[in-house]
Amino acid sequence: MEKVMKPKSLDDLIKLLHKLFESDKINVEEVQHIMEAYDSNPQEWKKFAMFDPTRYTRNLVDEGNGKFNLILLCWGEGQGSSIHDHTDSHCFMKMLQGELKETLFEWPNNKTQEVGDMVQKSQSILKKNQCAYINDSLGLHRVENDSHTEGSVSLHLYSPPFDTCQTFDERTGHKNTVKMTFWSKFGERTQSETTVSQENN
Ligand SMILES: N[C@@H](CS(=O)O)C(=O)O
Ligand SMILES: [Fe+2]
Repeated sequence: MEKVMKPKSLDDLIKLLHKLFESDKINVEEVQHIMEAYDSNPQEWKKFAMFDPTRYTRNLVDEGNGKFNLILLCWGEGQGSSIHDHTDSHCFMKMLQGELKETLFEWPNNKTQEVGDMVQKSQSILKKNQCAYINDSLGLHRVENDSHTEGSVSLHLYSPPFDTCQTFDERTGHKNTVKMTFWSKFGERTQSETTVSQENN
């Protein structure tokens, strides 16, 4: 593989990502390395970072020429996701602030799903500037900010973009389809929709 380019800023990272995604075939490791090589600078991303006291927020940063969505997620203390899939897309997850705990699960199998808990595969702590990767063939995950003192911020790249995913009940494996919404787009708070039910996952 060629030498990894080091993005000088968040804008530079976005430019490089646009270039990489011009091609039809993306190289997962290359994208992961470029995202990892960006040194998080809060001055560059703070305008997208909006926290909500009740759940983690999804803030759209860039639409990647229709090839990907770049989304900044803000996780308050103790906030986390459900167990979910990624709708057949690539998911890159770059840490900008704090830490997140990622727990991987196997897909529930129809025969065992009535019987009990979903099977945990592994758990890891993602630290500032690391970039994790997942897709449906690697399994499902749950992401949590376990800290009692610090909010976490992560930058997610999804390709192709998607706006629904499936969530899973840890005890039964039963799934639900949920719509994912944006708390803000390009630094502006989105209009609250008529129903504020089922946001995020
Ligand atoms: N996939 C989740 C975030 S995470 O838990 O990976 C989302 O886009 O809301
Ligand atoms: Fe996820």
